[in-house]
Amino acid sequence: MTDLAYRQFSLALAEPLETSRGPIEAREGFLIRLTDDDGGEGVGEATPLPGWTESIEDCERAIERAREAAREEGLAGALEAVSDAPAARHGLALAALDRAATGADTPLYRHLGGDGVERVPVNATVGDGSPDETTEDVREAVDDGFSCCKLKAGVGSVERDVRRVRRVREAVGADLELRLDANGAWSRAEAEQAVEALGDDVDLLEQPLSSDDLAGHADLRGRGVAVAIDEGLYERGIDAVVGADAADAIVVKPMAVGGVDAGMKLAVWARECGVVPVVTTTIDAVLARTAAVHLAAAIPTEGKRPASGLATADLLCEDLAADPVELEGGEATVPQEPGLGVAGAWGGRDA
Ligand SMILES: O=C(O)CCC(=O)c1ccccc1C(=O)O
Ligand SMILES: [Mg+2]
Repeated sequence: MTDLAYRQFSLALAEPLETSRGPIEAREGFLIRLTDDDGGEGVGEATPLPGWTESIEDCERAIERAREAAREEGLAGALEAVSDAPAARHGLALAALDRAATGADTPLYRHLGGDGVERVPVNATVGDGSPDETTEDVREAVDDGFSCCKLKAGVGSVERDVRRVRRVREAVGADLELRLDANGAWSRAEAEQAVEALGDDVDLLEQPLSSDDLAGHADLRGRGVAVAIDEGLYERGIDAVVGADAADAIVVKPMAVGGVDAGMKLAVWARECGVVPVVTTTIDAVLARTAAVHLAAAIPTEGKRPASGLATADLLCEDLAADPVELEGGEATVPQEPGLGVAGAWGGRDA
């Protein structure tokens, strides 16, 4: 028999993260624990973010269904019961993977197929603030050792985003890798204006246009700025994105694709199609963040890994357990203990 237990949590952000789809102010989700008859145990996290995943209510209903199914049919039935709820599936699959990797005495990234990776490069995440605020945040990130920053964009006019980027370049120079994430806010004309003005200053543009307009994304490619698809991956699917030639890179959010196992499959498929997978969190608690670090470490690469959006711990002002991942010199350390490598989340805090 497989026993599934879960518990709700809510974590505030230190300050709201401003995006063109509105501010992200808090993250609510569920801790999930799977226990076997023989005492094997694994923990996972389901932290839905409407717009990328199901709602918190649908997530809880899916976890309830999984709990029933686990009792009757074991893990396979439980996974089936959450197949239409990506955050719930993420939490359940992570608990199962943590349990399996711990049982096999191997770290999660090795269990996923990785081999001997100790660090992965990461980007700093900077909200869409004024040019002054943006420059301040980037300067702080550079002082902390980051060599890649992703600026949220598209809250104001394109002119304002151009001013933000110019100010950042003046402050920190040409070496920093800079990405802009408009979360689909721009029209084709605005995106073209941005690419023309910023072609030399921005390395990667994430989801400039709505997911409906994959052809528009294809059109923006090859003008000196790489184009990444984020929301489009969940709203349209990998085959549509690849088929439209819409992306140099795809953003793989394990919480939005239904788990690190699903993320691994997508990443491998993207690479076979010549598209670079970039792993990011959805501003998650420590279990899902650490799982995303394991995924980034497990994805096969030739040459340099792209920076991943995993440096989001500091955006939260509280967490579920101590963070096993250290950020240093723009890299995240990959836990090498068996399983996920997060201790004390279930028995910690508000147990
Ligand atoms: O990629 C990063 O740097 C952090 C993750 C991030 O930006 C994000 C976090 C929550 C929801 C959406 C997004 C996004 O990439 O659009
Ligand atoms: Mg994005």
